[in-house]
Amino acid sequence: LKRCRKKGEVSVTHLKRYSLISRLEAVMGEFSQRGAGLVQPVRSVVPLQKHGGFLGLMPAYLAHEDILCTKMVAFYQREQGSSLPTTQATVLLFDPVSGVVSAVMDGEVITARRTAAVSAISAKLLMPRHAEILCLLGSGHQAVSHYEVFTQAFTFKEVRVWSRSKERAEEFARAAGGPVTVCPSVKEAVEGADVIVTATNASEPLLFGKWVKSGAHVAAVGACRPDWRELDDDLMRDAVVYVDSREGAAAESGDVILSGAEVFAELGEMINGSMPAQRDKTTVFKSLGMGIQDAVSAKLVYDKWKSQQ
Ligand SMILES: NC(=O)c1ccc[n+]([C@@H]2O[C@H](COP(=O)([O-])OP(=O)(O)OC[C@H]3O[C@@H](n4cnc5c(N)ncnc54)[C@H](O)[C@@H]3O)[C@@H](O)[C@H]2O)c1
Ligand SMILES: O=C(O)[C@@H]1CCCCN1
Repeated sequence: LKRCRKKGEVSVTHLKRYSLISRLEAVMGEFSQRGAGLVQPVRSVVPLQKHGGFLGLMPAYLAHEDILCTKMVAFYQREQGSSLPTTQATVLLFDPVSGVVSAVMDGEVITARRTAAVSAISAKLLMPRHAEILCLLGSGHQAVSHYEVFTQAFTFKEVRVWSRSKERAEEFARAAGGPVTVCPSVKEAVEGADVIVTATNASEPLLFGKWVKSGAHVAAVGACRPDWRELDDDLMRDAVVYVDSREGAAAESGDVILSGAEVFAELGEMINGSMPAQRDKTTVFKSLGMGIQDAVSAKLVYDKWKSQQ
């Protein structure tokens, strides 16, 4: 077993953003073609009722690159102020010939980076052409990775953050690599924003369609259970809705299921040209996370690490 060294040490240095974004773009496009070369069942989720948590199992096999991987991820609703992490992931990479585990990797950085990179692909295709204002709702791991990836991939005139904890939002702004405006309310944070990332553990809507500028793009990464929401019905029904996986959204997205919104297309269908990017409309990319994203990310890390041994 090749054990990943200090948490995050290997992944951060090895997930160079451009190779990661291009690999993810390719695999999402391939996924939406539903060819035989890619096997990814919908995530299995084991509810841990009495602990307010879930264990997700995310296997994937990419035949062309011969990548066999599974991520195990424990995720929880935590009380405000809890010091426990809400998401803890471990990634296993296998030798597909022998079935032997090639590497056991900490999944924290892989999860943070690949999620933000996929959101950046949706923004590249769907945000207004002259987007100026980025708004982050949430100040946790996903908000940080989205800030890092989005400010590296795009140029915004203004970046705003809102968190239910003002202190955490201020801490986020202090630690960010550039100027970030801390907003006291979601309404003020999203007003006039061109790109809105919702990265919270909310289970009830916190982003309302009436506040969202026409033509804006919303990358919604939270609310990954069928009864969790971040977005209200108006936004889900008025926007053009894209998802990472139709099956995943139908099984897990409370924003899609409870609003009854129509899913217009998968991100991968836009990437491979089978569905249009309706950039001039208000758009939502509902992201739930996919094992194939972890697989290509883990393989990038492993190959880079191996080349340095
Ligand atoms: N789409 C994906 O691929 C993907 C990947 C990883 C995590 N996630 C999801 O993204 C969300 C954020 O993950 P994270 O790792 O950043 O978590 P985190 O715990 O690091 O941050 C969560 C943020 O949400 C805020 N929050 C918590 N409860 C809230 C509420 N009721 N209302 C408003 N804000 C609230 C917290 O204050 C914090 O700022 C989680 O729901 C997680 O399951 C999605
Ligand atoms: O795809 C992921 O990594 C996350 C795990 C937590 C629940 C939402 N999806």
